[in-house]
Amino acid sequence: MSQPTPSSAATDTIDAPPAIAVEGLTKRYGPVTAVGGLTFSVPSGRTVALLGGNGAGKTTTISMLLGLLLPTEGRIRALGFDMLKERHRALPRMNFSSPYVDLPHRLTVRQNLMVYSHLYGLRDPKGRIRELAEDLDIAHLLNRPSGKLSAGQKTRVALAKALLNDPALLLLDEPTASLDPDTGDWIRGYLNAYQRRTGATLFLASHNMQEVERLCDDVLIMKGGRVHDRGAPADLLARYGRGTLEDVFLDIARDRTRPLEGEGQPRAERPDRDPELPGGGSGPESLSE
Ligand SMILES: Nc1ncnc2c1ncn2[C@@H]1O[C@H](COP(=O)(O)OP(=O)(O)OP(=O)(O)O)[C@@H](O)[C@H]1O
Repeated sequence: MSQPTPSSAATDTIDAPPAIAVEGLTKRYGPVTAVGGLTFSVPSGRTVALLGGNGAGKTTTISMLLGLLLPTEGRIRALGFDMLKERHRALPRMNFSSPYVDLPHRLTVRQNLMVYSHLYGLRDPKGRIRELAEDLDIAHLLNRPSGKLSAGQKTRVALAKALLNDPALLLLDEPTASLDPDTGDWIRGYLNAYQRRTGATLFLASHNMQEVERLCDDVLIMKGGRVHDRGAPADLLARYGRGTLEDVFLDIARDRTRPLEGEGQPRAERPDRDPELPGGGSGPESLSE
């Protein structure tokens, strides 16, 4: 497997609109509020994680960002385009990978990648597939039916599919789920190099805290369908007085209100730190443009 070569050519994102801008995003299923009034933005060229326990609303949020689910309320702009009115302008420059979404089982890996190449209107589908197959070490899988792959192989094929169109905005759901530690580490390196080479924005839902610490500039933590906290990994560690993001995550998941260093007051009791209030979070600037 070969890593993409870093280049500074595509990293000038200063004038670009936010890659994602979400305002009051809500999804209700009858009495269940899966996502309740999310507001955040992700500057272009950043790698941002969406964390949260099971049922926090991550998949629902990503599905709405992709236009697969219609929000009950709220607005989404992706790459500067309104996802309700101008989805067709954003989607060709976006892509998505999830180990939980299967490609059609009977088609071979090559056939599946060809179908997606045509959907994205690639000029040289065979060349692009060859390149990605070599990069992601899936050349030996190209003629196999997609339904007969191991979980780790499916994850690599899904990533190849997600990179076919060189997306400017790549949404990833658990990008290294089911991968052995060596391959998982390699994929993280690959994604990092891809981001630096192309200046793309990566937005990933993950339960792997080490992955998030290694890859992400910013972290958005969801709980109960809302943004509970946000900030750069180092800022979150400092704020919660913890050594790992996993411990921060557990504090939030288990409603532990740790005293802030030198302030002697539990975080949850400090009204000036309420992340739900506009400008009240301790690090929303890091996610806003
Ligand atoms: N189609 C649906 N109908 C009713 N409730 C739903 C539906 N889809 C999701 N939900 C509910 O919305 C909430 C958020 O679900 P979601 O799948 O977005 O969570 P998640 O953060 O991705 O969880 P996980 O980490 O377990 O994948 C959950 O309570 C879930 O049961």
